[in-house]
Amino acid sequence: MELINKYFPELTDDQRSKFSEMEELYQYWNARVNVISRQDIDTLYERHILHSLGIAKVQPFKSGTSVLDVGTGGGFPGIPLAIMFPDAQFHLVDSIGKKIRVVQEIADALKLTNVKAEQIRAEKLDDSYEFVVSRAVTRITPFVGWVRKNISRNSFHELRNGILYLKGGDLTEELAELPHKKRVFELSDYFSEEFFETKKVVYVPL
Ligand SMILES: C[S@@+](CC[C@H](N)C(=O)[O-])C[C@H]1O[C@@H](n2cnc3c(N)ncnc32)[C@H](O)[C@@H]1O
Repeated sequence: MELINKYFPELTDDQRSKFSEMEELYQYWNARVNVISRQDIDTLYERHILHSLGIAKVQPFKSGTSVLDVGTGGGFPGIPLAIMFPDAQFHLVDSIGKKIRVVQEIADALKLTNVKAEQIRAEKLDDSYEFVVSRAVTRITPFVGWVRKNISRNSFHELRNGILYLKGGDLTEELAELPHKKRVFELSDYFSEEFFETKKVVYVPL
């Protein structure tokens, strides 16, 4: 939790208490349904919550923004972003029902009224969103193919509407095969912990 305070010192008491409640909730739910790797539960704040909030550093979401999180698993990056931006609306989807049930339990326990969790495959979604966020679902090129149809054009942010995908490691090959415009944000520009040395947000505008 100190890490969240370090990089986001201006949180409200309500946001702070929601972030601190996450640890117990994930310990409880992850013991029943494996939504994050068991060894990672000890590094929840760094590897899951702060990592998800890398997107908040790249593009803070304004009030009224609609955001789709595809392949949310146990709620990453969607849940931390929904706490960070209570006036934006988040649709968290995953193809696996039991993961979505955990996400819904966690969102309810945290009283996140801006979160809707749904079991559905990304390819079947037909709503529109300003931004699509994601982490660890598939290679970026097929991902863009799944969700381009779901990005609206009414841009009112600094970045044009598009995809914000959390990725790690060497992306040279993956980015070379991607036939769209893209920009890569290094999370080490925002967070100094070693974990973030290779972590990036790949932004693909509509
Ligand atoms: C490795 S997990 C990552 C979960 C989460 N984003 C995270 O970073 O902790 C990938 C998730 O994507 C989901 N997924 C894969 N393909 C999908 C699709 N086409 N539509 C919706 N969800 C999908 C899987 O069910 C799985 O929960």
